[in-house]
Amino acid sequence: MSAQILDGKATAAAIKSDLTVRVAALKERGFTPGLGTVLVGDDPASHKYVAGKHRDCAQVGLASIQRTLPATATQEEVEAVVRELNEDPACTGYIVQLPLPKGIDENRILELMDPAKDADGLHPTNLGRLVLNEPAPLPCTPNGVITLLRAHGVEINGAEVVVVGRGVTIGRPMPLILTRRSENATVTQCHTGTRDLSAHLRNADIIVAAAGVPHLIKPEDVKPGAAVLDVGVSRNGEGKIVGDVHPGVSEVAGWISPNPGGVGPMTRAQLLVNVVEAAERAAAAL
Ligand SMILES: Nc1nc(=O)c2c([nH]1)NC[C@@H]1CN(c3ccc(C(=O)N[C@@H](CCC(=O)O)C(=O)O)cc3)C=[N+]21
Repeated sequence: MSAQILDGKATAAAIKSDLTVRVAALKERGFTPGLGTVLVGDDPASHKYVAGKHRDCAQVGLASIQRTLPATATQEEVEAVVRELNEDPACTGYIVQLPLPKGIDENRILELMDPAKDADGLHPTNLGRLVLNEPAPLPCTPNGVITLLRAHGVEINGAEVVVVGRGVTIGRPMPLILTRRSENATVTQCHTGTRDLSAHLRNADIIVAAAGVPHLIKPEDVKPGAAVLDVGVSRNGEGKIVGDVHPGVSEVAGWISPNPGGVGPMTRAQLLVNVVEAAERAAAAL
């Protein structure tokens, strides 16, 4: 028996078609939301991701604002672009594509963003609001994981979830979302310092693999029927994506997110959701 697919592509398409209607309604009221991106340097993967985000914008009717800086840009130059987008009324929300080149202080850049325009949900104020159970834009990848599970009817309430990884974009915020009363999961967070990862994995109803270690999650470590989300993006010699989940896992798991085609498209869809929601809040305040 092969695992059922957590189809991120299809789920993201459904979210985008809902957003298209909401964006049209905003435009009718004279309000065109816009997503900004700040891209520094020439990492090919980052360029590809950012291009994808602008394609998504065009699809749902959002305006897009692109700011590209060379790898040699200084801290001051990046900060100037952030200040400009904070002030720009056409920019409803924006992201600073991570990672930034060495020598740029990433946290200082994030802190400088207007939290009301934080489309990634990674501003310290918004992460703080998440801790405090206050409404805030949610980090896109963890929120995409939740939406993907819900769209396929995977039970989160009461589930034992193992999150592997402790990065800022997924590993750290994911347990905060999973343990809200609305999700009500029990979470174990594992990382490179975990003594016996297999022991934790074998107990999990849901595994969120976000370590960035190719094929870290092996079939023998997965409980039969578990839902396994592959968030890892490593590249092999040919530039092809290699996930954190070993292909053999699909023979054991009940649900698996393909990679590509799983969590990646959901991340992009949630980014659009954050922008449209920010625009709806701004329009309601008019
Ligand atoms: N400020 C910031 N926000 C981010 O959200 C952010 C970031 N920085 N830095 C890099 C990571 C990575 N990330 C991806 C998003 C979508 C896909 C995606 O759609 N992937 C496609 C395949 C794309 C391909 O083939 O390369 C898929 O999984 O089907 C992948 C990766 C967002 N990130």
